Amino acid sequence: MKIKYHWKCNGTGEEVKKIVNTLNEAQVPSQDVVEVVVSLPYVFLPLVKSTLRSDFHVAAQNCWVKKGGAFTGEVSAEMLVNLDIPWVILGHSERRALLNESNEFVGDKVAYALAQGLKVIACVGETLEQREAGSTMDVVAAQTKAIADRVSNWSNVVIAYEPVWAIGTGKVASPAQAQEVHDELRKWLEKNVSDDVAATTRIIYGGSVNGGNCKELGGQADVDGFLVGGASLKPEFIDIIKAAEVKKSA
Ligand SMILES: O=C(CO)COP(=O)(O)O
Repeated sequence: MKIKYHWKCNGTGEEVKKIVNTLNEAQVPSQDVVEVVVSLPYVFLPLVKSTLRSDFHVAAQNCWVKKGGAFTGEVSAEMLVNLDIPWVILGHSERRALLNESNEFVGDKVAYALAQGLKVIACVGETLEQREAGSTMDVVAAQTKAIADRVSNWSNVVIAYEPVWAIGTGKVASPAQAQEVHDELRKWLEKNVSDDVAATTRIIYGGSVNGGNCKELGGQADVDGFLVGGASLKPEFIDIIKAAEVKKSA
C-alpha cells in the first residue's frame, strides 16, 4: 500500500517541524507493508528531506515540463533529481483547474519527469458535473491516455484517482464508487497498455480521506493506497498509515 501525504500550499517552518516530529515518532507498519511519501511545497523540501525519518520519502507537488532554462518561477525535474527528491505529483486537479493544465501538458510533464529519473504520482479525476453527466470514465480514460501515449515504462508511475468533487469537500467517494473507478482504470490499462502494467501499477485514491474512512476505502480490492490532503496536516494521518495493515491482512 502507498500513503501519500500532500500538504498542498500549507505550512510554516514551525508547523513543518512539528509534523515531521510527529511522523518521526510514529509507530507504523514497516516499509514492506506501507510506503509513506510526504509531498511538500518546494521551499520546505530540503528541510524535510534532511530531518524526516529515512523510511519515509518526500515528493514535490509539481515540476516543469522540460529542461530548465528561461522559465521564471518554475522548478525543473533536474533540480529535484539534483536535490535527491525521488517523487513528484503531476496533474493535480487544482493545477488542471486553476492553471489550465491540459491532459497533453500533464502527459508531457509525466514523460519528462520519468525520463529524468523521478517517480511520478499522476492525478486523474472527474468533476461533479462530469460525474452527473455519466462521463466519469471517459474523463479519467482521456487523462490516462494522454499519459499512456507518452510513457512506455510504467514502473515508476502511480496513478492517483481523485474525484474533484471529493477534494477538500468532506464528501468522500463511497468505497463502492472508488472501487468502481479503480477497477475500470485497471481494465483500461489492461486493454490499452498491458496486462502486466494493469496488474502492477498502483492506483491510489484521494478525496477527503481521513482516519475514519480509510479502513473501508483501503479494504477495496483495487485501492492500493491514498493521496491525503487535509488530514495530512493533522495527527490522524498516523491512523491512515496504520490502515495499511487492513490491506495486508485482506
Ligand atoms: O487533493 C487531495 C490530495 O491531493 C485530497 O485532498 P483532501 O484530502 O483535503 O480532500
